[in-house]
Amino acid sequence: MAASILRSYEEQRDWILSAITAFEPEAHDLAGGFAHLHGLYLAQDVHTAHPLPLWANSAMDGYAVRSLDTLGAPVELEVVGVVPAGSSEDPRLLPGQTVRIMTGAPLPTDADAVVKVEDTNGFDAHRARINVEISAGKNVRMRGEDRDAGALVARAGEQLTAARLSAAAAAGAVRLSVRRSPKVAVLVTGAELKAPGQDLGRGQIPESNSLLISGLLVESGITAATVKHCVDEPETVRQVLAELASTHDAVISTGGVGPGEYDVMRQVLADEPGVQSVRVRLRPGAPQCAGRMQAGAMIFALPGNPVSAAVGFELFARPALRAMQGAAELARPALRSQAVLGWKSPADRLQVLPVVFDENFGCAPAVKASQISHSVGGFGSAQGYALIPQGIERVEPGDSVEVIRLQP
Ligand SMILES: Nc1nc2c(c(=O)[nH]1)N[C@H]1C(S)=C(S)[C@@H](COP(=O)(O)OP(=O)(O)OC[C@H]3O[C@@H](n4cnc5c(N)ncnc54)[C@H](O)[C@@H]3O)O[C@H]1N2
Ligand code: MOO
Repeated sequence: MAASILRSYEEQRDWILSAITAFEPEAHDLAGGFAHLHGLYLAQDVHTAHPLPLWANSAMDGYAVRSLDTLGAPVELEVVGVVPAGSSEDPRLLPGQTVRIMTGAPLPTDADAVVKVEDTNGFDAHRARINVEISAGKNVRMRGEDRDAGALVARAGEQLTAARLSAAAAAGAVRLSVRRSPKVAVLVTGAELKAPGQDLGRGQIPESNSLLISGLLVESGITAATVKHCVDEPETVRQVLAELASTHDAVISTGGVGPGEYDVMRQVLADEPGVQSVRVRLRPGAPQCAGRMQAGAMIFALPGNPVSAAVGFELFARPALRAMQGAAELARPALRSQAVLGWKSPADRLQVLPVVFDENFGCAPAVKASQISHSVGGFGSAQGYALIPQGIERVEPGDSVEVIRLQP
C-alpha cells in the first residue's frame, strides 16, 4: 500500500464497489417455513402463482345477499346457512334467501354483495332483517382485484422486508432464490478505550464504536457480527486481522488510520497490496484504508472518531455490503429537506452533517458543524444526514438540502 491517495467520495465509493462481486444465489425450499429469509435480498423476481384474492370473498361479517333482494329495504330474508372463513361450502341462494357470512369467507356463487351485520337486526339462524339497500359488489373483495395471477410482487435485488416476504407467501411462493447475508467482523483498537461502565482514568474514554458499528450492522439486517477489541500493537493487529479476514466476508475496523505514530491499522494494512490508504474529500471521515485483503475479506478501516466512523459506514461499508447481497439500491434514498438554521460547510469537500428534523421535515444541525467528527453526544439524537456537496461554503436558512434518513 502506497502513501495516502486523495479522492472524492464518489471515486472512493466506486473504487470499493469495483472490488465486490455479489454472492452466488441460493434457492430455499419454503416447505419448512421462510421466516429465516426475512432481511435477505431476492435473487429472482417473484410473480404471484394465483390471483390475489384467490376467489371473491366477504370484506365484512354479515349476510351474503342477491343485491336486488335489498331493494325497498328494510326487507326480511330467509337464512339458509352460514359460511365461516375457511369453509369450502357454496350454498345455493334462491331469490329472498341469504346466508350468514364471515370476513374472508368465499362469497356464494349466487350472491353478489354482503350486508354488514351492523346494517341488519343482527345474526339470526332463520330470518335476517336487512335495513339498507345495497348494490352489487358491496363489501366484496373480487378475485384478482389486488393482483392478477402472474403479476410481479417483488423484484430481484429487493430486500425481503416483512411486507415483501408476506406478499411472497400470500402469492403462493414455494421456493425463493436469495443471496446470503455477509459475515462481518468489527475490530476496534485504541489504548485509551475502556469497556463501558469501567472506571476512567485521565486519558481514558468509554469504548463506544463497537456498539456503533455492530448496531449499524443490525440496522442494516446483518445480525451476527463478530466483535473484537485489540491492543495497538502491530504484530497483534496483523494476526487478528489475518484471522478475521480469512473467516469473514468483511472486516470493519475503527481507529488507527490517521498519520499519528500510533496509527497501527494504517501501518499494518500498508503490507496489503489490494488495500489503499485514502484521504477522501469528505468531512467527517476523511482518512480510511479500504480494499480486499489477501486473506479474502474486504476491509473498511474507518477513523476512530465516532461520527467519522458512522459516516464511513454509511457512505462506503453499507453500499458495499449491499452489493455483496446483490441489492438493486446500494445507498439509502436521497430526500429533499429545507435548512431551518444556517451552517458552514468546507468548500473543498462533501460535508455529511448529522441533523434533526422538525415536523415539516425541515432540518437543523444535531452537532456543531465545525466539530462533527467527535460529537458522539449530539450524534445520538441525529435523525438523518445532510449531504452538502463540494463547492458550498455556507448553507443558509431556507436552502434546499439533500438528506438521508437514519433508522428508525
Ligand atoms: N496530524 C493529523 N492528525 C489528524 C489528522 C490529520 O490529517 N493530521 N486527521 C484527523 C482526522 S480527520 C481523523 S478522522 C482522525 C483519524 O484518527 P484515527 O483513525 O487514527 O483514530 P484514533 O486516533 O485512533 O481516534 C480518533 C478519536 O476517536 C476516539 N476513538 C477511537 N476509537 C474509539 C472507540 N472504539 N470508541 C470511542 N472512541 C474512539 C479516540 O479516542 C480519538 O479521540 O485523526 C485526526 N488527526
Ligand atoms: O475525517 Mo475526520 O473524520 O474529519 O475528523
